[in-house]
Amino acid sequence: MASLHNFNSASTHTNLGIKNSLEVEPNSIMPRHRDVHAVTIESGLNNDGDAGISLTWEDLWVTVPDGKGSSRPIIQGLTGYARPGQLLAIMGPSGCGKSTLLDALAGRLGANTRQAGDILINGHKQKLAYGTSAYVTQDDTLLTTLTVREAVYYSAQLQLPNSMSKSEKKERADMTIREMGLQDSENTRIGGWGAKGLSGGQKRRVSICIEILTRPKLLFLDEPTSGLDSAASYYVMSRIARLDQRQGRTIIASIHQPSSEVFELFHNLCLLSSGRTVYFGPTSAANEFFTSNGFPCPTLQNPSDHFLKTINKDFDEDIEEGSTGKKSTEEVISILVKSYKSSDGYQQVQRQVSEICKREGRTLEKSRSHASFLTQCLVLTKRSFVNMYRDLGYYWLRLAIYVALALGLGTIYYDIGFSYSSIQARGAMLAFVASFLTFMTIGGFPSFVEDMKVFERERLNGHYGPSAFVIGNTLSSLPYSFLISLIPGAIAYYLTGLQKGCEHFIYFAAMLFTCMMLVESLMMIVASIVPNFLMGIITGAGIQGLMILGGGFFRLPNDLPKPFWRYPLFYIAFHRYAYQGMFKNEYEGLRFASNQVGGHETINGEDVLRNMWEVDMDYSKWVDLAILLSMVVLYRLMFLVIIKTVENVKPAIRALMSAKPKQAAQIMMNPSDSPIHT
Ligand SMILES: Nc1ncnc2c1ncn2[C@@H]1O[C@H](COP(=O)(O)OP(=O)(O)OP(=O)(O)O)[C@@H](O)[C@H]1O
Repeated sequence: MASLHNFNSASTHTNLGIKNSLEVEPNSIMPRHRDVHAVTIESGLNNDGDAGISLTWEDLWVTVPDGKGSSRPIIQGLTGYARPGQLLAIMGPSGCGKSTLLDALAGRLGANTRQAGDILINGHKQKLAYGTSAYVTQDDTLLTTLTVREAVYYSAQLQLPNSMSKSEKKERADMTIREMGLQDSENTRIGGWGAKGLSGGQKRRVSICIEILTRPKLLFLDEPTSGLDSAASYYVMSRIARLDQRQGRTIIASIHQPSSEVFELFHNLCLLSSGRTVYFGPTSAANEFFTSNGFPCPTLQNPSDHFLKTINKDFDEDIEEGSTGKKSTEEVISILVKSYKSSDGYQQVQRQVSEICKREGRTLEKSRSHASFLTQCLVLTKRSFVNMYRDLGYYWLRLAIYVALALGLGTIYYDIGFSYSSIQARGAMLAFVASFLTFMTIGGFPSFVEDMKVFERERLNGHYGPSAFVIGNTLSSLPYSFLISLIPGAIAYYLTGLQKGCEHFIYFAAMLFTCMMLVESLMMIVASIVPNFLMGIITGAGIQGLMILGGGFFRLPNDLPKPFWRYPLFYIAFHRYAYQGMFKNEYEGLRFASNQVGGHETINGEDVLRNMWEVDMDYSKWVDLAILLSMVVLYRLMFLVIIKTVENVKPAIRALMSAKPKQAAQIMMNPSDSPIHT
């Protein structure tokens, strides 16, 4: 019955444009799918030239270090293909290597992994990361402050070409939102930490929406239906399946628990266990494969459930095999893996792979995104501005704390006057502003890290480049930094009674503003190097701590130890220029009472600067400000360079490391020796 059911589903695929004539040979462990290749070309979806992307992988291995000096294989010699107009399902128990296979195919393996074997796009070796394909990963990295509609709209404007009008882009976004069944929640904020918004399944659908907006030629989906109920899973998958049928897209999706309806949407199935292929071929023939090996799907059971139950050894239970008794799951897997390797189906897959490679076609274009750079900068600025406005932790909380600190400073140094003791007090007050108030800019780092995660996802999927991100982030942050330096700055400045005159206050606020921008730029660099926000905050705080110490206030410039502190730190630390600029702004032109008892002498502000604070008086305070502004530009350029270097160096390192692991051949001879099995 079960096999009949599946042969019927083969005919469903025929209706979709893929004739899949299958016949079971008496002695074959697998049904033979005759001339699938020829027929799919007939279907018109697979002109490897213009129509789409064929992806093949041959003898693909992925290993990771096992911490004992050798490596552990996660993917073991997989061979397979994905063709235009077809939906390939990767299935298997949790931890069997589905995500790793998708990552390998999409060129996104982690830094500690090694890859061996060929992955070809239309017969060409080609790097896939950065804009050549779309990948919906398992975790939904979204801007939590945006509504569904906003998230999809902004994404449409970023990705869709300028040749499309604004209304066409909106229409595409609306249509995609409806396709994913999100129309009722389109005005709900996505939500995240601290603010509940969408459910997990709805977030999943937003992630899919964003990636299918441009109808990419090659789409990877890692568990697109996780968090969805069975009806929603079916609708989501059928909409995705429609993409591949209509437009000859190549779609590869890992999936956990497809209902029988969802399962039938897939054309091919890659069933994995511990990184090995248990079955690769038409979904419609999988049941027959299990039956012919003595593991028939019980009547009324969903075939995909049966497959997964049969090969899941995490909760090892003996499995009933036909009439011959019980076998351990490990034995069952071994039988299936061997049976697949010696089957006609495996030969067919190999033939298909070499056919596709021989035919060759176009390579994948580097970037699918055609919105102009200017449009991207404008959209990113707007999106980032809205995000900063709605995220309390980005600037608003900081503004409140700054106001409190400014009131603190204003009351502690209230009406500072021009006495001898005010010389020291002024210096301390200004140093506090230039070091601690700017240091606190670090408070926005967690929010920036969230932005970075979204940027990384969008960058990998080719929505826009790092330059547009830096420009968008810089422009959107300007008004907030301006506000934060102006309001608390004014409170502290006027309560303390620092030097009168508009120019002096403007310089003070401009210095505070520039230092904040500088710390933000520094933290951008930290974020591009350090993997998580806790480590980032510690690193950023450490760097700033050193700069404050070496800035020439806590230890005067001439007293700084020469190695490291004076050369080079004193010249690199932005605090030096901040202290000196602020001091010049305040002391120049003022006179202070002398400490001589009964004397009427006064001390000149310039003398205080020269002799007390050891300030370099050879250049004006505006030069200090200009140096800091150039540092802001330099730091942001450094961030760009780091991002671009990492993008270029990573694939080179990966290629270097992609030598076939030594133990691969040995494990291939005897899979049970694989550490995965121990
Ligand atoms: N970079 C890595 N370093 C070390 N181990 C890794 C790495 N990537 C994957 N693994 C291991 O490889 C195995 C397969 O992981 P993978 O995420 O591919 O499984 P999966 O089939 O997608 O699982 P799930 O369905 O639960 O998401 C796991 O045991 C995982 O711990």
